[in-house]
Amino acid sequence: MNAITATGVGQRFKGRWVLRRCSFAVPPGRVVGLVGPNGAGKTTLLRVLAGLLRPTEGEVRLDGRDPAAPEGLPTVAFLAQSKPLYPRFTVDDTVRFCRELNPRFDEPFARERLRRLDIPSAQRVGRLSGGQRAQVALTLTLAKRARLVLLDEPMADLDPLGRNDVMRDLMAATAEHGLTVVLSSHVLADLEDSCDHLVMVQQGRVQLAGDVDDLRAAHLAVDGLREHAAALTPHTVIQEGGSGRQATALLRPNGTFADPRWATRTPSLEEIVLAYLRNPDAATLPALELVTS
Ligand SMILES: Nc1ncnc2c1ncn2[C@@H]1O[C@H](COP(=O)(O)OP(=O)(O)OP(=O)(O)O)[C@@H](O)[C@H]1O
Repeated sequence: MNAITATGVGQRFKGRWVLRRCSFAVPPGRVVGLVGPNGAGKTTLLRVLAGLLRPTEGEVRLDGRDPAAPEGLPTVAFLAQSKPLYPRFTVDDTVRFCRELNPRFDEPFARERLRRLDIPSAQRVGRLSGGQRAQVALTLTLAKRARLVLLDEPMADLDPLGRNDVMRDLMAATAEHGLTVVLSSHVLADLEDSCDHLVMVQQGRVQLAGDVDDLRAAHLAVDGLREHAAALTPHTVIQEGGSGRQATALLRPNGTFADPRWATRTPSLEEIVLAYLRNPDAATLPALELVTS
């Protein structure tokens, strides 16, 4: 059973559609990168998945269950972009508070992770640095031991080492506990090595969704001379670039692309995401066929 199934999800605020016809599925045990430009609808989608918003249309199922139904709640842990914590509590108070509220809370894990990150347990949360606060909030979220962890820009306040730690811990948590993680981020390089699944939202639509290896295999980066561009036309060109006579393109080949005048290679995840970001209209191309795969 899929960890997440979204079918035709739409969200309207005051008569304006912010999400529309969003459909995708995520198998369990994945680390999912949720990407898209500012205002695309990523936070709204996370809030729908968390059961905090009931979608205006369509439906979401988590492990086959409705997240907005009372029995759906324990399966989901959501960390909002604002990373809400009580500033006057010490780190230690905060851990104890979570343990009191939630019988599933994994206190040994939380204390060990905070110790490893050198976060002083006697310090008031309000006196921690922004990055330390983000790590405390993330630790508490992971310690809930939910089946699905939804993180809204968890790494925005972290330095490169902190981001690296977080990605390593998220991958370890999926491997050890079989949970599924969805994290939104604008830092594509962080996602490249750690995410095995991608959901890309643009203008409220899911433009691309699927296994990262499948998405990479479905695209081709090509380099050649502009005068040979006719060879590209049978294929779906997501983005063209280059300068002067030199041309580069990111394609979704329709069948085999085999023209010896063009050098070809498998693109990185970052190249694919950037190409789609630069070409929002690619949503209307057959890329949509990938969405429910
Ligand atoms: N409660 C709300 N009422 C009205 N409009 C809203 C509400 N929440 C979000 N929106 C609008 O929905 C759109 C998508 O917002 P959302 O926060 O989901 O985008 P995002 O992709 O997370 O953006 P960012 O990358 O900047 O965080 C925005 O235009 C925003 O103004």
